[in-house]
Amino acid sequence: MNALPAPESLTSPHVPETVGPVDVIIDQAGKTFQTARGPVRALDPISLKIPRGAFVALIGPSGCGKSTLLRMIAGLEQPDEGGAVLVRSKHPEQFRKEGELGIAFQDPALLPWRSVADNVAFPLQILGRPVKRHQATVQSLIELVGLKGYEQALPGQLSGGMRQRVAIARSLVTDPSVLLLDEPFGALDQILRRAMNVELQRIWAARQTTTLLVTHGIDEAVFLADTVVVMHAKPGRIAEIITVPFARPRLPSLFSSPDFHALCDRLTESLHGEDGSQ
Ligand SMILES: Nc1ncnc2c1ncn2[C@@H]1O[C@H](COP(=O)(O)OP(=O)(O)OP(=O)(O)O)[C@@H](O)[C@H]1O
Repeated sequence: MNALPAPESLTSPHVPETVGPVDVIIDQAGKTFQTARGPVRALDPISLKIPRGAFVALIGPSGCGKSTLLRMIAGLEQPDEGGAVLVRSKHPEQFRKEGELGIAFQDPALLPWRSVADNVAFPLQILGRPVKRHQATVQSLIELVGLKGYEQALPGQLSGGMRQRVAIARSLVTDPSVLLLDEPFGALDQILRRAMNVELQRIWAARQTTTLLVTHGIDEAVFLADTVVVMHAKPGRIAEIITVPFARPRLPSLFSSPDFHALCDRLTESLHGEDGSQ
């Protein structure tokens, strides 16, 4: 693995200056997939810095490259030549393999034959860490996501929302410093989704984990994030970065406030683009 410069020392004309520690640096990272039907340009080269402890939401139309970007930060895809991604000074793949990265995607992908507790503990096993020594952590995460009493249940005995919560507990079990969430609540109904938004804010506030959330929910993005990155498609690119001004902790009543709706309207406009073509 190549030696890489520390994020703070990586100076690129493309990456905006920020104050304080930085967890993720994306420097001119683009992605073109080579397919049997020819190249597919998923992402134009994009640059972004994510400060430590930030909550950033990525929104954009289907196919604008949100998941591709998240997968590059996870080290599951490599940027094209000329682009770079660094997570806490490290190559993303190295960072993930050290258990520093928590990942929860839309499909909870639980192992059906393992109990809730064993699914939550699974990343520890992958990393070769002694599960017994982390039993208290597993239990406290199960409680954190509201599944106390379901420790020995199998995934098939849980609702969709409960399975999502198991996936979130699992993403936190290694005590990651960076959390990547790709539409983790996409399959949930509105009521459960909002309850999970409040829950996620609580978890984030308690742990101060730098979090990137991909979502199609404008209200979800505004409720949870400090910064919303709006993306456009064809090719995938950053259209605008919007700061969310609401104080924390944000209460569920925020969802019905006029200021909240005004910001959601503003984001909807940004998503659709000036010419309404998105
Ligand atoms: N492994 C791959 N091989 C070829 N093309 C891919 C691959 N992964 C993604 N793409 C293409 O890259 C583009 C961006 O896909 P991506 O999944 O990142 O979008 P997205 O914004 O997350 O979409 P959605 O909101 O629908 O999940 C799409 O055109 C997709 O077809």
